[in-house]
Amino acid sequence: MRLPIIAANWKMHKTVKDSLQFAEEFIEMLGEDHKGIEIVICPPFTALYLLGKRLRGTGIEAGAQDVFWEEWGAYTGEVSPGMILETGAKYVIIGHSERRHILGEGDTAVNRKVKRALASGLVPIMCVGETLAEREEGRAVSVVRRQLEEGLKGVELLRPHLVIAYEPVWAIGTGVNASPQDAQEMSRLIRDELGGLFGVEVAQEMRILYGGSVNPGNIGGFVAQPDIDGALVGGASLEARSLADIVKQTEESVYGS
Ligand SMILES: O=C(CO)COP(=O)(O)O
Repeated sequence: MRLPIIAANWKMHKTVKDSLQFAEEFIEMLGEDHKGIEIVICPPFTALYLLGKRLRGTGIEAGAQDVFWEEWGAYTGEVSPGMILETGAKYVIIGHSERRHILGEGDTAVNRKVKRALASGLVPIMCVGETLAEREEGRAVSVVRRQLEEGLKGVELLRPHLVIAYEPVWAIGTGVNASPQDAQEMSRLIRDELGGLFGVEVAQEMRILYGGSVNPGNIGGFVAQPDIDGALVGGASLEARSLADIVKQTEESVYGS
């Protein structure tokens, strides 16, 4: 069975102080009993080191929101895989739609980042997803397929050390989530595609997350789907209570209450 993941993407929210305060509240609310769910918190880079340090030993992982594809050099503003690993972070989000659409990151950059992250021992959470226009033009499937094929070109994977997040752009931060059925349909297609790239056995073990207006009220419907193994949560991960409730609802939906 695939271990579900609830990953918090804080985007450009929370100072170091806010992040540490969140950690105190969240750890207390969660208690010891969350062994059946992997929890990952991805704060801004400035908070990654101290938050990662605070989370050590709690079973909660830290992750970065982006990474560069070189280890050292004249790349002003960029952060390398080794620098991220040094903070104790295990995961890195790559190719989030905000980076693709606001910062112009393309499939080639995503591919370089995924390869370098994997080679360094970070676990990429690679994001894919169509815009509203692409969906309305009936191109959702072909767009997601292209993002997977281009983003994973030349990637060799013998073990399932890669997570895919399906985040339809129209569902991000809008309060309009995809239906669990539609998200399942796309996740199934993603798993089939991964099977073609890495073999069915590896694809069966890979985690596929849904992202886009996830909250404590709708998470249960997503993780009940056979090919959805958790969520990448934006807005609803900013309050400790709300993230703890999402974890609890995931446990109940996956393991029964
Ligand atoms: O982009 C997202 C997570 O990466 C989703 O954001 P929201 O949960 O705020 O819609």
